[in-house]
Amino acid sequence: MTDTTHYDIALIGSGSSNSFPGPDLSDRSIVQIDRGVGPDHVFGGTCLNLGCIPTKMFVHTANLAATPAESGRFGLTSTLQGVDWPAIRDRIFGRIDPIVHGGEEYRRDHEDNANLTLVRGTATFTGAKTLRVLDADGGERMITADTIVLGAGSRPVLPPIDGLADAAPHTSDTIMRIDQLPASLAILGSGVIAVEMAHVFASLGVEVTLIARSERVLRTADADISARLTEILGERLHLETGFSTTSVRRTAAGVELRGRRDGADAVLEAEELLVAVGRRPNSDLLDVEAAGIDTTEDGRVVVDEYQRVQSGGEVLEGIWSLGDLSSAHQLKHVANHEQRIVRHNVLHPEALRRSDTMPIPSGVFTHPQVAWVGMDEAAARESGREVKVAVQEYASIAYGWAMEDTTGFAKIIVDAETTEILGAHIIGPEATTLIQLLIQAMSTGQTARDIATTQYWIHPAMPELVENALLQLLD
Ligand SMILES: Cc1cc2nc3c(=O)[nH]c(=O)nc-3n(C[C@H](O)[C@H](O)[C@H](O)COP(=O)(O)OP(=O)(O)OC[C@H]3O[C@@H](n4cnc5c(N)ncnc54)[C@H](O)[C@@H]3O)c2cc1C
Ligand SMILES: NC(=O)c1ccc[n+]([C@@H]2O[C@H](COP(=O)([O-])OP(=O)(O)OC[C@H]3O[C@@H](n4cnc5c(N)ncnc54)[C@H](O)[C@@H]3O)[C@@H](O)[C@H]2O)c1
Repeated sequence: MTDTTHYDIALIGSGSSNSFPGPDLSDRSIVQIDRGVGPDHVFGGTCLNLGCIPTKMFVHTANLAATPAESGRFGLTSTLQGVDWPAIRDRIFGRIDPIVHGGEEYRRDHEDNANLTLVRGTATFTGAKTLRVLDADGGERMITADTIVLGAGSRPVLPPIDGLADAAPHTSDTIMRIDQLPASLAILGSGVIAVEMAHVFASLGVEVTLIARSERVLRTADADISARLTEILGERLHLETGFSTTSVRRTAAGVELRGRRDGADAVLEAEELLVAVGRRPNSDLLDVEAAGIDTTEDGRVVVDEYQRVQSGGEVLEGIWSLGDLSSAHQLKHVANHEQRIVRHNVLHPEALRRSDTMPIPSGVFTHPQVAWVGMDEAAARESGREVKVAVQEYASIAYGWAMEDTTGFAKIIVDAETTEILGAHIIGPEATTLIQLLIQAMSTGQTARDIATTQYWIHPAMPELVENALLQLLD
């Protein structure tokens, strides 16, 4: 019979939940169970190894690579003379991998973690407070705990397309570590990962074909922003809209995708294929059903506003969840915030905090960048409130002239009477930074009236884009 060990706290995952242990929990026994992410099952979670951090390091490199092609309009002649893919890749992972190894060693060996046992393996529930852990060598142990914190994240999905799995496509788990750049890359999907990766690989000289089922890319964004990005990417890449893929196969030359477009059969070919059609929560790996944990149709663990896991619509005492496993927003800043909320609530059950008190922003690091917070225009109009909408082009602010920008804009939506900011959407240079002004205003309850004229806005800096949009709303 397998021995059972009891702990005060069982912590699942080493992504966002890795910030959970700390000095104020040093009197509790903690077991941290982690199966690892990606093909090598590495410690440290998605963001650090396979997500936000490496992608943005590639995006910055891609931005530099794309600059010479854009310099002609400034009267400059420059060309991109070479792309050393192994050097780019190794610089990025040469920074990340040692941090990952150091992080794992710290948890395993450092005296700060004397009360913590790190177990590398996959945990599955066998009851509400009981976990079976299988390690990579087939070893098994049973663990019980008074408190269980679930941070098991999500993983890429392969849609059920004939031949797709056998064609061994890349996902975001593998594409960043390839040995050499392919001459051409087809990207199935047109959401966040697809448009970011399309920018990276196109900038590095790969012929990119982006395959969208609908007529627009990044459809979670405001319709005007998504339409503008579709237009821009359409000029930069092979953009296949309205293409529904029916089968995929490996050929001597690479990969062939067959599908339907405008009611007719169509074929697309590329040397490599990246699939980016969404990520599913890892609730199945945890077998949360065995604990009676409620899940949504798409596999998310159901939590209440305090991040308490639900069973039959009621709180399942002592079980908490955070991040991609339970959030409708698969974003690192959301996972981090929820981790802080869970931590506080475990430490202070008498003074629970809610996790749902702030608007959730998104930033997409394609080219041009896209960012938004709050309602899009359609949702704001459907909400029944009387709204006012301002659109400000970068081309009409001084710094926009300096950048010769002709495509970017900000759209801000307010309540017509109070000027409460209901939503803000930006496409253009530094959109992910500029949106922060509006995130702050919305989160602290400042209206357009409160911020438009009650502070200096540095001239001629980029935030004048936001200032001028706000001023339109005061008329
Ligand atoms: C390519 C890409 C780019 C991204 N870029 C951004 C970005 O720019 N900005 C942003 O906000 N977000 C971005 N994200 C999303 C972000 O990475 C995730 O929202 C975030 O990492 C989720 O954190 P988490 O802690 O919930 O999950 P993870 O970090 O995935 O952690 C889950 C952990 O659980 C472990 N685990 C899973 N199942 C089990 C089990 N049964 N037993 C034991 N351990 C288990 C895993 O090994 C892992 O350690 C990106 C994602 C991807 C894929
Ligand atoms: N900058 C960021 O914050 C960032 C960057 C990357 C990833 N992420 C997170 O990771 C999550 C996953 O990213 P993602 O891009 O995989 O998902 P996504 O939800 O952003 O986009 C998935 C896309 O795939 C399409 N799709 C679904 N099934 C398809 C099929 N069978 N054929 C063709 N297209 C299909 C959808 O219509 C959608 O356009 C995102 O939701 C996001 O939260 C965030």
